[in-house]
Amino acid sequence: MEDLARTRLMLTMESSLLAVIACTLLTYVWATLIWPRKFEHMRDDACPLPLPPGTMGCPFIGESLELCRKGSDFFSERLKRYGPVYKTHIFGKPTVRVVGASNVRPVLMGEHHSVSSQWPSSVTQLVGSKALLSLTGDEHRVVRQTIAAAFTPTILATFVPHIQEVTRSHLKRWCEESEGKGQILAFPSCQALVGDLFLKVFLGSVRDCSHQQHLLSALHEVSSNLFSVSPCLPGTGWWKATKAKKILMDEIRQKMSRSQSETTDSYLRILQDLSQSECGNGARLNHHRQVIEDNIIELLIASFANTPSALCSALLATGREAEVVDEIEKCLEKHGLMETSDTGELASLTYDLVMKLDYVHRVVLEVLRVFPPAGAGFRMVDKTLEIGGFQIPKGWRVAFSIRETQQTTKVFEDPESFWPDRWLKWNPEEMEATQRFSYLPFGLGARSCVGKRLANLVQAIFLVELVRHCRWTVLNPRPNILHIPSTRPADDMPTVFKCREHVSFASVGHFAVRPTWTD
Ligand code: HEM
Repeated sequence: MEDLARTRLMLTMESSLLAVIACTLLTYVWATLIWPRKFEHMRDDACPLPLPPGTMGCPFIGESLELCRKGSDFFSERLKRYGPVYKTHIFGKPTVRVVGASNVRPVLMGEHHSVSSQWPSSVTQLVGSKALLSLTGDEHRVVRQTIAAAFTPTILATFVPHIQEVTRSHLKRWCEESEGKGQILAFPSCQALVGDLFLKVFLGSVRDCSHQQHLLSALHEVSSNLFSVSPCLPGTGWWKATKAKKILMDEIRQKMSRSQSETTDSYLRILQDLSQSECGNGARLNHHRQVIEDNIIELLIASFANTPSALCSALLATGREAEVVDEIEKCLEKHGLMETSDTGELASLTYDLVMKLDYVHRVVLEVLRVFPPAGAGFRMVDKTLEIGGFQIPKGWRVAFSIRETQQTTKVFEDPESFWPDRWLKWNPEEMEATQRFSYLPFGLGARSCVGKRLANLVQAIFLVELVRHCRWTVLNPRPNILHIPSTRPADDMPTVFKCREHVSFASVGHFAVRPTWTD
């Protein structure tokens, strides 16, 4: 009896072992032979070109885990190994990454015929189906014209006092907190400044500071969980993001239902007006209300995604380069902007004055060249593309690289140096076609950043107010830089701020909200 039981046990163990070996073998064959070949079969036979070089990783997950582990090194390693056009499999899709002006150009110019915008479903669900990021084709064109009409110089000029006031209030807090704590973390502080500012610019004034703090935390929560995976189970990133979005949406709806006078100084009101008018293409807009709601949420999220990185990089670059700060100061002196009143107050800015500060704009361009906040953009291939001697089949994803394109181009002499005066030679908008695609912090073409002018204005005013009011020391001026989801210092950049002698923040009325997520 005992022998029989032992024999049975041995047989069961043997068959389990065999099953494990068979499974391992099958997985191995699948991963090394069937999975990579599957993509060879996806080639478009009508195109004679081969697929780009590269590896597709493991079945289903592709190379996503390696990307999560290595961050931006994942891309630089592959660029070195395979050249400027290579394939990989990330986030559920075969993807080709292209680097360099001539390879990026057909992707950016292909919108509406060979490629279309492609964002993860978590993003499109959070911004809503009528937001620019979710729309394609004609509907995208019509809504984009309306949104773009809100960023004309005349409209931007009306926001200069708000941008100045909010910026000053945060610089004041940074100086006070540095004195109390010895230092502050610059990156989350830039996030709080940008969130506070854009909440004000897009939604208008808020009834009290604690409510603004509540909205800022909600905006941070949505942005941090933008790429999380549904389903909406309590506690997951997606659940937190949808709850936080509701807080922002309730605020937008309440504001939309209030009287005109309460929201005059906001993009919410401007979009409401434009969506009714001819010049904003209002007559052709369907679902006006939803267009406004979705696009205000989207503008908030898009501005919060990249602008803090641009401000923090400006702090880092100028913190390293004392001569650049001196040059900014000279430029401000030339325009009478360093003069203080008897009480230490500095003059208010106007749009026209800011536009005259050429050196400041060159610093802004150079910050975005050396530290582009967004590393790449993504598109879905609708018609097989031929790029760099390879084919990218219909149905695949194509990622155009911003960071490596800017880093590897031969257009910029001595690319490693932070040298704002290189921009004396060019205005990016007037660069020749072959050079223009070497500099794309805001993308280019039909999908380029619609908030570019506002972002540039905010960056310029930030630099002006920073240099006029503060002295600052970045404690670790060579931090490790992370690039995903946007460029930021790994240590959040501890920095000490001091108010300049004989300068006063006394008239600042706005209360600067804090980055509660660092507490
Ligand atoms: C320095 C700050 C910013 C940078 C570097 C930046 C960069 C970008 C980039 C690279 C794209 C994608 C282009 C593409 O996929 O081809 C984009 C799109 C977009 N950005 Fe920005 N952005 C910034 C600030 C802003 C601000 C302040 C706003 C809002 C006012 C904004 C609103 C948008 C929107 C709505 C889109 C989608 C456009 C479309 O699909 O038609 N961005 N941005």
